[in-house]
Amino acid sequence: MAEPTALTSDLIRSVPKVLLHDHLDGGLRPATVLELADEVGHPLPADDAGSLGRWFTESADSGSLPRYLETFDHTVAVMQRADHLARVARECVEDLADDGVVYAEVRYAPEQHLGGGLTLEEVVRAVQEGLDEGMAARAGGPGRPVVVRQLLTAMRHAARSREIAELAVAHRDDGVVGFDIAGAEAGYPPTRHLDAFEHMKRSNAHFTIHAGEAFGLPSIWEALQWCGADRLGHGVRLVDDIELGEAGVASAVDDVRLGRLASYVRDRRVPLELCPHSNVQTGAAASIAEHPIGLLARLRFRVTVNTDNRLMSGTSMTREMQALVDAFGWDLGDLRWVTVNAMKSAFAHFDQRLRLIEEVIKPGYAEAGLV
Ligand SMILES: O=c1[nH]cnc2c1ncn2[C@@H]1O[C@H](CO)[C@@H](O)[C@H]1O
Ligand SMILES: [Zn+2]
Repeated sequence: MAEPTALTSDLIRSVPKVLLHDHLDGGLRPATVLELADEVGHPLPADDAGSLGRWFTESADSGSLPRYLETFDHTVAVMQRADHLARVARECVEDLADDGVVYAEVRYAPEQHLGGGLTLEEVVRAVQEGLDEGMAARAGGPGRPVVVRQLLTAMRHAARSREIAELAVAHRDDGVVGFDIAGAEAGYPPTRHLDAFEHMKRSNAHFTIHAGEAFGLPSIWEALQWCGADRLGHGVRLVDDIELGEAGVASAVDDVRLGRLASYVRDRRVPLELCPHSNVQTGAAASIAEHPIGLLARLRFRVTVNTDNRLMSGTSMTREMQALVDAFGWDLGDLRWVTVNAMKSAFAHFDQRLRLIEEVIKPGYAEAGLV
C-alpha cells in the first residue's frame, strides 16, 4: 500500500485553492501600509513591518468583532488614492497567487475610499486596474495563472447599500461579480438593506451577506429567507441549530439533530464562507479545534475555507488549511473537497467555474498524489 502523502505546508501551498471571502482592506502587506502611510502622513502604531504586523494581529485578537474592526482604520486610511488602491489590489493578486490560489473574490467597501476625493466609480476602476496588472503579470510567469474578481461591500451601519448594489451591477462586465454587506453585525440586521438585495435580485445578480458571525441564528435566517442571499459570509453560528447527541461531541454523525434552518441550509447547498482564524480572534469560536467547521464538514454542509483578513489574522489559505489538517486530520481529499465546493459556489459564470474545476483543480490535486 502506498504511504499517505504527508501534508506539509509546502504541499498545501502547491495545490490549487479557491478563496471566496477575503477583504482587500484586510490583506495589505505591513510594509505597504508603512510606505503608503508615510506618503499620506497617516500616523501608525508601529514603525517597522514586523512590529506593525504584530500590532495588527494582536489588536485583532480582541475577542470582539467591533474591536477587531477598529484595526481597519489604519488600512482604509492608506487606501484613499487611485494609485494606492491599484497597488494594494496588485499586491493582493501577487500574494494570493504565491499562496497557490487560482480563483478569488476579493471584497471591500467603495464608500470607505472617498476621503481623497475619488468617486465610487473611480474607486472600482482603480482596484480593477491593480487586479488586471497583477493577473497579467502572473499570466506571463511560470506558475499557475490566477483569476481575481471584485465583490462590492456596503457597510451595514451606513445607508448607501442601494447605491453600492447599483455600482456592482453597473460593473458586472468589468470585474465585479457580486455584492455583500459587512461591519458590526449586532444591531444591524440584513433586512435594513432589503432595497439593495431586491435590486441585485431584479438584476439577476449575486450577493453574499456577512451573517451568523457575531450574532446568531436570526441573522442567518434573515439573510436567507428575507434577503435571499446566495451565500453566507461566515454562517458559523448555524451550529446553534444543530443538536449534539449524548456524548456532546458529535463523534457519530448520526447522533446529531438538525433544526429547520440548519436543514434548509444543508438541503439547499447554501455555501458557508467559513474563516477559522478570524472567528477565533473575534470570539465566534473558542479555538480552531473547537471550530464548528469540523462538524459542518462531517455533516456535508457546503463548506468553504477562507482567510477573511490576511493582515489582521497573519494568515493565508495555506495556513488556514494547515490548521484544519492539524486539528481535524483533514487529508488531501478534504482539501480538494472544500476547493471544489468553493469553485462551485463562486459568482463567476458556470462555464468558467467548470473549466477551472476540470482543467486546473482536479489535475492539480492529481499531481499532488490524489487519485
Ligand atoms: O469578519 C468580518 N465581519 C464583518 N465585517 C468585516 C469583517 N472583516 C472585515 N469587515 C469589514 O468589511 C469592510 C470592508 O472590507 C472592512 O473595512 C471591515 O470594516
Ligand atoms: Zn469578512
